[in-house]
Amino acid sequence: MKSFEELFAELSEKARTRPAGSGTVAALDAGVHTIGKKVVEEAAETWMAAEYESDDRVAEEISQLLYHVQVLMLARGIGLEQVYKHL
Ligand SMILES: N=c1c2ncn([C@@H]3O[C@H](COP(=O)(O)OP(=O)(O)OP(=O)(O)O)[C@@H](O)[C@H]3O)c2ncn1[C@@H]1O[C@H](COP(=O)(O)O)[C@@H](O)[C@H]1O
Repeated sequence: MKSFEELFAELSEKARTRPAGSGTVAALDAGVHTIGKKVVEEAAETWMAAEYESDDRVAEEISQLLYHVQVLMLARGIGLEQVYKHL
């Protein structure tokens, strides 16, 4: 189990070191347009899960949405503090 901050630190490190086989590195190489489509896809899956599926399935879809949002942040060079200042 990991927190939002811990995942962001892990993904930042992946972006920096670019290990072979990393899905995050592949997503970053694919670019903002492709990552943005994943964000929309996971948001839709979260919505559908919330309408029709179990709490655990909703939580799983939310985790995937958060992951893709973090990848989008990395692709744009946006840090956690930059987002948090708007909360
Ligand atoms: N938390 C996640 C995570 N959540 C979602 N995803 C990706 O998002 C996809 C969402 O899957 P779906 O269920 O929608 O399946 P899908 O649409 O068939 O997936 P694709 O065909 O689009 O790949 C997954 O296949 C993963 O590619 C994630 N990929 C990685 N992580 C974590 O990120 C870290 C770094 O991962 P790597 O960069 O791959 O090493 C690790 O700790 C991972 O656990």
